[in-house]
Amino acid sequence: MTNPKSKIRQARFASEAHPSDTLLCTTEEKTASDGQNLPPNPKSVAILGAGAWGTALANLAAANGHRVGLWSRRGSQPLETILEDADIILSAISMKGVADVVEQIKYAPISPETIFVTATKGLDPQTTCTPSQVWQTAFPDHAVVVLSGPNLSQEIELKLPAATVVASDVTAAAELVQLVFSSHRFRVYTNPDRLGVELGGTLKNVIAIASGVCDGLHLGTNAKAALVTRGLTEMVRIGNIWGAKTGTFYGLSGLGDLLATCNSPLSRNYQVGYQLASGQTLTEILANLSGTAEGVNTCQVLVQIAQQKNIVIPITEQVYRLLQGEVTPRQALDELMLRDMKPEYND
Ligand SMILES: NC(=O)C1=CN([C@@H]2O[C@H](COP(=O)(O)OP(=O)(O)OC[C@H]3O[C@@H](n4cnc5c(N)ncnc54)[C@H](OP(=O)(O)O)[C@@H]3O)[C@@H](O)[C@H]2O)C=CC1
Ligand SMILES: O=C(CO)COP(=O)(O)O
Repeated sequence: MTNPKSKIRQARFASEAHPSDTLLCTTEEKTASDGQNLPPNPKSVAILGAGAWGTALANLAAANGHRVGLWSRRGSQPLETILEDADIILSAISMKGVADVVEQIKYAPISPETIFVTATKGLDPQTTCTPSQVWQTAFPDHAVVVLSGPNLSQEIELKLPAATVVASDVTAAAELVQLVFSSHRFRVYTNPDRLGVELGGTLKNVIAIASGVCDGLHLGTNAKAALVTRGLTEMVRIGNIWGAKTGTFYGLSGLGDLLATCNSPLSRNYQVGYQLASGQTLTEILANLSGTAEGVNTCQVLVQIAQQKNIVIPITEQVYRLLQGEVTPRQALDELMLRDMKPEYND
């Protein structure tokens, strides 16, 4: 039975065009299959980056009845058109493009009320800044929210249930973003530790590469459990130096995302590790990878930071050496297993 009150107008992305060419495109009267009523105050959401994650997030907001514009540098919609009157500007640009895009919109007329949301999981190789730091530096007077969690986009596109975190020191901004994306199939939590949430999603990518190696070498469940647990210890260690809260790493954006990406062949980072273990070179793997594996660059940045700050991150270091072709997967494993004996916790 169709309840007229439960109808929403949903933006539908036409399959024949580039996804970003469908800004506020064909709308259709549709039963609220997601259980959401048309929001009393629909928001205008500009999503930058029409890759896997940007498209999935655009679909989530559109399914909740919000006005969604999806921008890609390859689409025909000018950036300024997408940004016009946006209540929320969400970036799902891969790390290598964030600085470029920020530069393009730095001087655009954007309302002081507009909230920036970043969903990128990477680190800037030049400055070692997180994406939210890059956005906040360019837009110091705006609220910046991080969206991060165990969110494999392909599962979300299949409408499987998932949860995520939106983090900001501006509580009202995080709550608004929570409202825009929440549905019965996408549960959104708020968190005040923006940096911790962002680093959880970013640092786990390196451990996901290591997990792919572990599975590719068929090392078993005990080894995988040890790797992921010690990986989390490394993430906490790096996060603490940065100023993130320890507890955040035990939440959805840390442990949660580790569990997802370290166990799923859908994860591009995991795929990189798995294929390295089966003897392919990094160049071959990246040439055939669909989408972005941020862990490759993040690993380089982390090794640089670890050297500067004298942080011990053995798993990350071995992943780095493996990516550089300095060790084989088996040698990396031996290096980790034969490290000096020590107590489990010494920091
Ligand atoms: N896919 C997933 O499951 C999830 C991904 N993420 C994170 O989201 C980010 C994007 O991932 P994903 O969507 O999968 O990656 P994709 O490779 O599918 O998409 C990356 C997007 O960034 C755009 N981009 C890259 N460089 C530039 C640039 N210089 N100027 C403008 N646009 C640029 C790409 O544009 P173009 O197509 O024109 O190259 C594309 O739209 C990553 O940081 C990832 O870690 C987070 C959670 C889940
Ligand atoms: O971050 C992700 C899921 O939360 C996506 O992981 P990959 O980038 O490894 O595919």
